[in-house]
Amino acid sequence: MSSYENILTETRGRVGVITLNRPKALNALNDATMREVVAAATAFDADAGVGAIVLTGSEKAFAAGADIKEMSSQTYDSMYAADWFAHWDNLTRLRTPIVAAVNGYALGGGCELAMMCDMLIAGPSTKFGQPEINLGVIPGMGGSQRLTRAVGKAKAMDLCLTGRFMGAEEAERSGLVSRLVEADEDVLPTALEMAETIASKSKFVAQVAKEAVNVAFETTLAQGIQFERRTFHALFSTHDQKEGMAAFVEKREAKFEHR
Ligand SMILES: CC(C)(O)CC(=O)SCCNC(=O)CCNC(=O)[C@H](O)C(C)(C)COP(=O)(O)OP(=O)(O)OC[C@H]1O[C@@H](n2cnc3c(N)ncnc32)[C@H](O)[C@@H]1OP(=O)(O)O
Repeated sequence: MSSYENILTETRGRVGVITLNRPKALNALNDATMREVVAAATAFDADAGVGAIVLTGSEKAFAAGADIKEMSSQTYDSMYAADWFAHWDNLTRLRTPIVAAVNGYALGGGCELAMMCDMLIAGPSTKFGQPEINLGVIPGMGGSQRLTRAVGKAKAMDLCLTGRFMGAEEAERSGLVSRLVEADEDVLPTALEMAETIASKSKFVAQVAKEAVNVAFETTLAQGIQFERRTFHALFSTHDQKEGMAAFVEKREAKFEHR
């Protein structure tokens, strides 16, 4: 296990695991923490031996938001000059699928960080929210945009304008959460199992599948369908398409070589 200052990282088989580790501040996301998260995830992304990443926090908090103490003295000039939060978004440009394993508070930047991941697994104690309005600001890390795409205008308006917390069941019903597990202690094992399943596939086909789903958020339906069809055609130039289909016909397990 290698450690940074604010996170822990380890590799379990073909899964890279990043654990937020600022327990005294409920994993509040200061700039240093997010630089470490992006650096660790980028290293996993570049590692041919890693097919999926899990990002998690503690049982009490995935993350209680961006670090308010770090932000409170900022000015418009300093925020603008540093383009605050711009580099945090680099997480969304990685190609390896990322599973967020979420327990406890996922508020403000914590909710936004979970939404930068590709799938969310949550436990019954999880509380999502965009309470920035209570601090005199609005979400600044994509919350008003990604939450709206995930749960629709009605609920996003409700959460961003009242600042109320949304429980795990409501989050699952609303489409924010991929899987709601029965007990908080099942969150990480379920996320790891999901990540291991993804990592057992062809790495680049999983990456292409992620890209195709994400294209749906950026284009018209016709453009998205065209992207999907052409990408589907292109996969017939790969070893893993030949192997995957041959394995089905020969009634055996596929041995993907990620090429
Ligand atoms: C990214 C943007 C632009 O979208 C903006 C944001 O993310 S703004 C932040 C949004 N998040 C919040 O507003 C939540 C703030 N935290 C809370 O409301 C509460 O801490 C709580 C409801 C999550 C938990 O309450 P409780 O159990 O009573 O614990 P506390 O004593 O409040 O907290 C323990 C400890 O953690 C520190 N803490 C908690 N959240 C943050 C935070 N976001 N930033 C910095 N520090 C945080 C809290 O101050 C306590 O530490 P001490 O002061 O005791 O040292």
